Amino acid sequence: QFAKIIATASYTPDNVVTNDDLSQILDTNDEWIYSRTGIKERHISTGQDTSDLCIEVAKKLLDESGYDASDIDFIIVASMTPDYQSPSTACIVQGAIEAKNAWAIDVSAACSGFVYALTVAEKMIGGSNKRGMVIAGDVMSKAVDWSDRSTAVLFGDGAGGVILESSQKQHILSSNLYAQGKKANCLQSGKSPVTNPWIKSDSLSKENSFEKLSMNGRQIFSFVVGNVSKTIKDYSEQIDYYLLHQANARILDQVSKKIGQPREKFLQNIEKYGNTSSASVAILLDEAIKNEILTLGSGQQILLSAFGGGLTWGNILIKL
Ligand SMILES: O=C(O)C1CCN(c2ccc(-c3cc(CO)ccc3Cl)cn2)CC1
Repeated sequence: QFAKIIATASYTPDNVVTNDDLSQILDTNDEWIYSRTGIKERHISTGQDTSDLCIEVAKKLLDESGYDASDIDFIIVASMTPDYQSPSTACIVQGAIEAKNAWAIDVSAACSGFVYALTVAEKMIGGSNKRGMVIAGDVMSKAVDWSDRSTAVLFGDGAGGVILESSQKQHILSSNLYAQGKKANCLQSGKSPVTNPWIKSDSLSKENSFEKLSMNGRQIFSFVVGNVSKTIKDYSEQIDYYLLHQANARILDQVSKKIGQPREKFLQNIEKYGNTSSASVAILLDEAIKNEILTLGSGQQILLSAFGGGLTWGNILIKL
């Protein structure tokens, strides 16, 4: 049983924050941010949580596909900023759109979330699972430390997703997922403290604080250029477009050079959204479809490649 993408959608909060806006609240400036990351602006929630962004995407997917919520057999949400540890954000979405026949689960793979979730979803298609929603969403603005200029300027809020449907023809030609847990401390966010009556807590304030995002950018950067390039090089002769996680424009420069592929094959929208973590590849895919660079059913071959906290990374080769 194969699977194919039959609809794509994305959603970002209306509130746009430019680099100049950030220079009003942080010791930073447009020149530094743009030259080092390629980011010009990002969308920042004014109160919407991750489930709200994902619900907007889910509603768009139903509109675009013409399916009713009751036609959806499962919902997988990828996020590193879920509304709760429980219930899953996928369950909140399931309830909101009344997808009464869908089971629901969250996937936690940081910026690799959409690629991980799409791979899991493809394996679930078959039998009674004919149609699934795969939505990646992150409200990174609630995770970042807004006093840390080295990370606060990098991230944005957003969500994107697809409907995956069982198909007689093969469209997802290969997918590979990877992890390197030894480098778990390169990107951390949201540690929940262990507290109970049997633990004598010395500093109460530390105990209950929700750990804000911390990132060892240099380590991740070199990890990505090395490992990601190595794992996508083998596909190169058959790819029309590369859709890489939008973490940093310099990454696209370096990976394209390392694998000897034209830079213009590497789609980019980081200038508008910043790093939306799990959502970035999903938003990039939807925008490429909506502006007709990519067309469902065209036979175009694309490589989705995402990398980030975990450390995790993953690649999916898709024939549209
Ligand atoms: O040039 C500078 O000083 C700084 C150097 C550090 N930078 C970084 C470093 C790492 C990332 C990053 C993050 C993730 C997580 O989504 C995944 C993959 C990457 Cl490569 C993004 N930016 C910004 C410019």
